[in-house]
This record gives sequence, structure tokens and C-alpha cells, in this order.
Amino acid sequence: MPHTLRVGTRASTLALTQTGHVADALTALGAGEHELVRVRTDGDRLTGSLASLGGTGVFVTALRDALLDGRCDVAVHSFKDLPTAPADGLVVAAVPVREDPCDALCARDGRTLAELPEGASVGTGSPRRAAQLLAARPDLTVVDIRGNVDTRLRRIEDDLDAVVLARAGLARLGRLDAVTEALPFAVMTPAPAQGALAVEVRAEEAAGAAPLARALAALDHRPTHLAVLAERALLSRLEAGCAAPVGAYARVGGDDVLTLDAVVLRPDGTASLRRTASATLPAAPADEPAATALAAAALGTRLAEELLDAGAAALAGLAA
Ligand SMILES: NCc1[nH]cc(CCC(=O)O)c1CC(=O)O
Repeated sequence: MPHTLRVGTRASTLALTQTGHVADALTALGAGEHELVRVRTDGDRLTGSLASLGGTGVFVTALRDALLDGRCDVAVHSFKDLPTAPADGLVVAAVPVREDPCDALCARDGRTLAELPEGASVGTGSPRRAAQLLAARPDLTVVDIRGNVDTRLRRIEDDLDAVVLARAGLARLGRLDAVTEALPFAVMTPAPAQGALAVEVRAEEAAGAAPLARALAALDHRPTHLAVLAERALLSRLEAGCAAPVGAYARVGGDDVLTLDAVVLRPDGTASLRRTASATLPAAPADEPAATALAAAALGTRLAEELLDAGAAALAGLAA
């Protein structure tokens, strides 16, 4: 009998929920029985602002170590939490179909962004959300918060007028009741890869015809995967991490055209750069899916270069 598939997860409710869905899907697709392996990450263990923890990677390093050590065979990450640098020996072998990537305002008294009182306090730990909130409503007071989704939502009863969270996380937790406005992309461009999951395995397990490799290939949603590749190539070329005031959203149209929207902001929201670019994806012969992936990534890189030429690095305080 083949060994039980060990699926690594952070121990938060959100992580357990989304990992559980992925693990069930892999089993249903023929990968065999599975068990969940809980891994505690620095992002769960330490308190303090995300920026002070070093931003990118705090939630994923321990999971990646567990994969590399063989303590688990599959790791499921919120894709936007994955550093853009690939991990040696690991590959993202599947990107399941994406949830709605928008950001959600969760406000007291059912209010929308436009209806928040003058000077209202809005909680978010994300410089991208803070800058876009201030661009739309310069009068707001943005309060740096973190913690799991329930902790953040409780702040609305406690001391804040509103918080902004990814709608996808609320959907996975069954907490869409808390959403008072799905923020339009023009107001709040999502984080690169928001709403998408990354299913990571050791590179040798992603290829070939073994049951796990076949299940991963079947779980992969090509349009989501390509969109996320474009968004993350943009982030990578900007040398920006999840703590940067950068938004990006890509989608594949019915005509195989991949369109990418991006925004880079001054952290206080007083200035921004917005660009859009499209590329027609090459028809991918079955033996050359990499050509399509390269075309998607090239679109992100090209748009990032346009933004850099327009002064994005100085605007957003990026290293690039
Ligand atoms: N940085 C935290 C994080 N990472 C992934 C999600 C959930 C949504 C997603 O999968 O994009 C969240 C919470 C949030 O941003 O509200």
C-alpha cells in the first residue's frame, strides 16, 4: 500500500480550511489518502507588525523546511504570502481556481467606504491597502493591525470603524456576512496572487505519471496559474515584497489574451502610477506548456519596467 500523503499546513483556521480543501481535492483526484501535518511558522509565533518581522516569508519558511526535510509531501500556501524567489528543490505544481481576489471593507453599521464618517479609523497592516485607502479618502486614519481574521474583525466592535481584508479569506472561513463593501479594483487593486493558493511539492514529485503528479496536474487551473505568474513577475521585477504599496491583477480573456493591471503608490496615497498591458498567449502545445508560462511572466516583467521608467521605485520607496 502506498504511504499516506502528508499535507503540510499552518495551524490557523484559515490555513487549515484551505489546506483541507486542497487535500480533499488531491485525494478525490487519485493521489491517495492524506493526513494534515501542522507546522508552526514564525509568522504565527511572533507578534509585532508584519513589517518588523521582515515581511515576506515569515509564514512559509517553516512549511518549506518541512517539505525539504520530508516531514510532509505537499504544502499549501496562500500564494500572496510566498516570496517571489523560488525555493531550491521545490516547485509550485498546482494553482487551484482562484477565489474572487478583491479586498473587502468590513465596517461598523454596514457602511461603505464612501459612507464612513469624516476621520474614521480603518485597520489594515498592509501598506498597499493603506495607500489606496488614503488615495480614496485622505481624511481616514489608517491603523496598523494584524492577527488572524477573527481578531481583526473583532476590532470593529472594539475600537475601529472598519477593517479591510481579502474577500477570499472571509469566503473560505464562511465570514462573508462581515463584508459591507466589495471594494472595486479601481479603488483597491488587490495584492499580486491574492485569492489564489500555491500547492508546493519537491520538484521530483511534480513530474511523471505517479498518482500525485497526475492529481496535481488535474488540480491546476491554467488561467489562474498564468494570471498569478504575471502578477508575481511584476512584483519580482519591482523588487517589491508583500509589504510594498503595489497592487496587480491579471486575468485571461476568452480570446487567450492575458491582461495585467498594476498600481504603485506613494505610501501616503498622495500619488500613484497605474499601467495596463496585454499579451496574446501562445497556443501551448501539450509538450511545451512552459512557453505560455514564460509569456505570462514576460508580461509582468514588461509592465514592471514601464512602471520603473515612470519613477515607480522612488514613488513607492522600493529598492529597485
Ligand atoms: N497576508 C495575510 C493573508 N494571506 C492570505 C490571506 C487570505 C486571502 C488570500 O488567499 O489572498 C490573508 C488575509 C488577508 O489578507 O486578509
